[in-house]
Amino acid sequence: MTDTSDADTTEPLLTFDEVEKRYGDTAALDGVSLSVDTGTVHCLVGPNGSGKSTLVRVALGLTRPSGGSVECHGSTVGCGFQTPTFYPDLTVGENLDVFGDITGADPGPWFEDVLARLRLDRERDRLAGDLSGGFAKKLDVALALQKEPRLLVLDEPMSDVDDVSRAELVALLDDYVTDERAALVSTHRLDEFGPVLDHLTVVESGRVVVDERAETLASSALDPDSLQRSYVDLVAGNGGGDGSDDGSDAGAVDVGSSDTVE
Ligand SMILES: Nc1ncnc2c1ncn2[C@@H]1O[C@H](COP(=O)(O)OP(=O)(O)OP(=O)(O)O)[C@@H](O)[C@H]1O
Repeated sequence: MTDTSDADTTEPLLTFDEVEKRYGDTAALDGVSLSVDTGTVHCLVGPNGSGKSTLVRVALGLTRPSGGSVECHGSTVGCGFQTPTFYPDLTVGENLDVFGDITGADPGPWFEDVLARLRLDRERDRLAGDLSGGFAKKLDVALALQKEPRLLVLDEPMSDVDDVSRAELVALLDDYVTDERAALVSTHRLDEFGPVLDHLTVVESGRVVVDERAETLASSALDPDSLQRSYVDLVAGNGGGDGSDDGSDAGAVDVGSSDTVE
């Protein structure tokens, strides 16, 4: 989490400039501009179908935008999607080894601590396909972290995860994001990210309706002291709704030294 006194030393790791993504008549992204800066936990919220997953996929270069530009500034990127993806017929440990080989990750002792904090250290010999939904999600997060990416992109990391582990995930994220790193996290659980939130983007119908750093949130339509409630009120007032998840794939992606999609 950012020390606000360092706010002027941040640099963007990811920028969207007037990004559009159309599926036929549907504008999944409709002129989205934002910047994910170093040292920030950047939360992305919005009702079902508002474009969060599309934004994440475009950010990772998995979906080509219809217009605008996306730049990933010299960052290694780790990502986790709504539906965890790994090899179900391999154990947790084998998955970590295989993904490590694919991405070239060679994590140090810090990663053992990550596994312990996610309580995955005791699951190493378990078949990944036999994991509960919450542990599957946590394995997905671990795989995203394994290469120690500067930019961590997580799509709904809290779904299926129990209360204790959700709190631990938030704490882990807070510890992981340093002045050199950033996290873009799509979530419906704004209340849980509130304590570590540095930047909030709210999307509705593919458009950005709030894009504020935590310290200037009070000037937006949201109440920083009652984030989830005021977010729901905002969205309900605009005719939207909040809800649960659905999803796609997962894993760790190295976007390389610089990735631009235009
Ligand atoms: N591959 C696709 N083909 C057609 N339409 C799509 C496709 N992917 C997304 N959409 C549409 O784009 C819009 C945004 O979808 P997206 O999945 O990005 O929303 P979301 O905010 O992630 O929703 P949720 O919170 O339910 O996961 C929706 O109207 C969706 O139906």
